[in-house]
Amino acid sequence: MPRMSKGLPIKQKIPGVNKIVLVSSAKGGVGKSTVSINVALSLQKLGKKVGILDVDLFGPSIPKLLNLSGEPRISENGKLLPLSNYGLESMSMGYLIKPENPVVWRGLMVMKALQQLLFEVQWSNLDYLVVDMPPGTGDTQLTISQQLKVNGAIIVTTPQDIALIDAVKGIAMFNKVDIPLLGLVQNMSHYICPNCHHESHIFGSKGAEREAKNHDLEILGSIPLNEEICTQSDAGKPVVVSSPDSPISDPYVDIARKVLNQLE
Ligand SMILES: Nc1ncnc2c1ncn2[C@@H]1O[C@H](COP(=O)(O)OP(=O)(O)OP(=O)(O)O)[C@@H](O)[C@H]1O
Repeated sequence: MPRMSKGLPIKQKIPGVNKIVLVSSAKGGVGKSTVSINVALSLQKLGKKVGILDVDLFGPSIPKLLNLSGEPRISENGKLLPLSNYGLESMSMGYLIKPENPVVWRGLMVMKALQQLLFEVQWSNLDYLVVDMPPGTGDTQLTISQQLKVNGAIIVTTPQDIALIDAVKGIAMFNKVDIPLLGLVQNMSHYICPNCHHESHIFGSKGAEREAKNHDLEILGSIPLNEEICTQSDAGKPVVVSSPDSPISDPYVDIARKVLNQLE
């Protein structure tokens, strides 16, 4: 546990990591993990050394998205060694527990596991660590926001009003703990018919733009609802790897470029 100053933990860096970017959503299932992995792979495509840390202790998604499993090896100095695929280093609670064993833990055990994931992983001098946050604004999010020196946070939302109301809660939390907001990503924002190429805004079109404007935030990108994004993710090969030159990867690379513009 880091030292306390005036009752608050001192914000720390993660050993072996230069910059930390959080990917967050206040509501579950909006596509946060899919955005995290594809943006991490895009940062890598743009020449950075990147890792991804999955701190969704109760529903880790990164092992499946990277088609990785098995326990991490332990280094000589007792640290967890990341598992890698597609050139990306990764660490997740999913490697430490068997998928068939649900996590039923007391609060203290959760906090201990979180400390291990945050500070006991031997990353190899990364330019960027993308942190896939759990949905919501609970204990894990608060601990991370208070203990880590975070360079910026991305909020993923869908255009439905209900997700937007939740997104506002996430914005408020990051403002409270002085984490710079890089912007909003609007996921499943529209659907392009594969036959006639007609673009429909199934869930409405103006919500995220309105919220972004109200909170003086940039919209980093709008990602369509697309079958390939879903099937490739399920197959453990995110689109930035499986279809690097297809227009379906472009929004993720654009988001990564905007992140670099803000943080470099
Ligand atoms: N743009 C998209 N088009 C189609 N399917 C998508 C898109 N983005 C995400 N999905 C699919 O939606 C489902 C949920 O995505 P994901 O797991 O990334 O969400 P999440 O917000 O991280 O969820 P959780 O809150 O459970 O962690 C997955 O099956 C994923 O493949």
